[in-house]
Amino acid sequence: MGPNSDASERIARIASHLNPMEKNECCSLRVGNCRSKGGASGFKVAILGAAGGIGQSLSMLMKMNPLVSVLHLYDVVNTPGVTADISHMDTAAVVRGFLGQKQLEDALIGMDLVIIPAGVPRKPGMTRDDLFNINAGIVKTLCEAIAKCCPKAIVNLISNPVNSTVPIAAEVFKRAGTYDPNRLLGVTMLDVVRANTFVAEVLGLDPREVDVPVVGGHAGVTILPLLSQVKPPCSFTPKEIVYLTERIQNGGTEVVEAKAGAGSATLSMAYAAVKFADACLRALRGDAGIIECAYVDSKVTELPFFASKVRLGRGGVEEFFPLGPLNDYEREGLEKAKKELAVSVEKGISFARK
Ligand SMILES: NC(=O)c1ccc[n+]([C@@H]2O[C@H](COP(=O)([O-])OP(=O)(O)OC[C@H]3O[C@@H](n4cnc5c(N)ncnc54)[C@H](O)[C@@H]3O)[C@@H](O)[C@H]2O)c1
Ligand SMILES: O=C(O)C[C@H](O)C(=O)O
Repeated sequence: MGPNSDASERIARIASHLNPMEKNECCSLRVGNCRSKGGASGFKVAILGAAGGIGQSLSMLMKMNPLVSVLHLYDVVNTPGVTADISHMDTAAVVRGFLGQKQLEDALIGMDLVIIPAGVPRKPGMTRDDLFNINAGIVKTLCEAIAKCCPKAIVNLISNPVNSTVPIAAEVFKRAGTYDPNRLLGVTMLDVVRANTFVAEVLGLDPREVDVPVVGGHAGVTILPLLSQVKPPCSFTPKEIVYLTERIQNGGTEVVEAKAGAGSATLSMAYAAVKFADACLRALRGDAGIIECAYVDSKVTELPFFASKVRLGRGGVEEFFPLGPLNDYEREGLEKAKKELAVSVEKGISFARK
């Protein structure tokens, strides 16, 4: 074979993958089979729900992450277009698209990290728990496939209601015999991102300098910002504490109402999800001292799942930090949060055990 036939083979191979829908392949876009662009030493990441409001921005931002070598985009609709679009970005990660249930397992085999933003979002007037009936089943199905195809992957679960979907995922993994509590993380990073932003506004600081621990869960009163532990150390008036706590707890609803029926937070969520996923990948790489808040299987309180600061490492969660000293306002908030969380956790567990 001369150089010309090598070149035409290469061109034919690439061209044959440009429009798989026309060729009735409608599925596994083989764009990823073209030459690796240099990210061979990174991690393999799958996004389930990649064509959605969060999924698209998240996919784009993960394609920009130098720690990612392979990016699998899975959804039940529209992945061919999203994949073709994102695959033109001149960053190292190789992108492959997967469409529909039949391709779910192919999307998951060999993944190091699976991020799940699949499911329906809220409309005005709904609570996150109102999404349970649809999203519980979606999360269950996706986690069954994860247990089968990449049981050692770190899972970042975004789909609401997170307070219940994480317990569902845990039950699915337990039933499959693959449960590693340290590798299942409910993403509450958006609460921290919001808290940092709103606190920085009040203090007149750059939000990047602010660190607010947010514990509990991811819905209403279960979102508990610990304003007494803000870094840099600072103090608030009682009025500021009530304003900030309520704004952080209602941040999601603020966006849902502003979008007026067109969904919930997608852009800030994609930002938060990437911030969290990047922390998980740096921890997987072996970087030290990575501490984030996440909703996890936990012994920090008497509840089986709770969001708090955790240290991430190669095995996922490697250390749980205690809540630290709370003031009266926070102690009262914690009791309210635990009461509601207990119900949401139980709801998830009993759904999965049915
Ligand atoms: N954890 C958080 O902080 C947080 C923040 C924002 C939104 N959310 C939640 O994330 C979820 C997604 O929000 P969105 O705005 O991206 O919604 P969206 O409707 O824009 O996108 C959801 C995507 O999931 C896909 N999907 C549905 N069923 C699927 C299945 N079985 N397998 C794979 N994909 C499937 C849809 O096709 C769609 O593309 C919602 O449940 C929302 O409440 C969580
Ligand atoms: O509020 C929602 O329904 C979406 C998400 O949980 C959020 O906090 O923005």
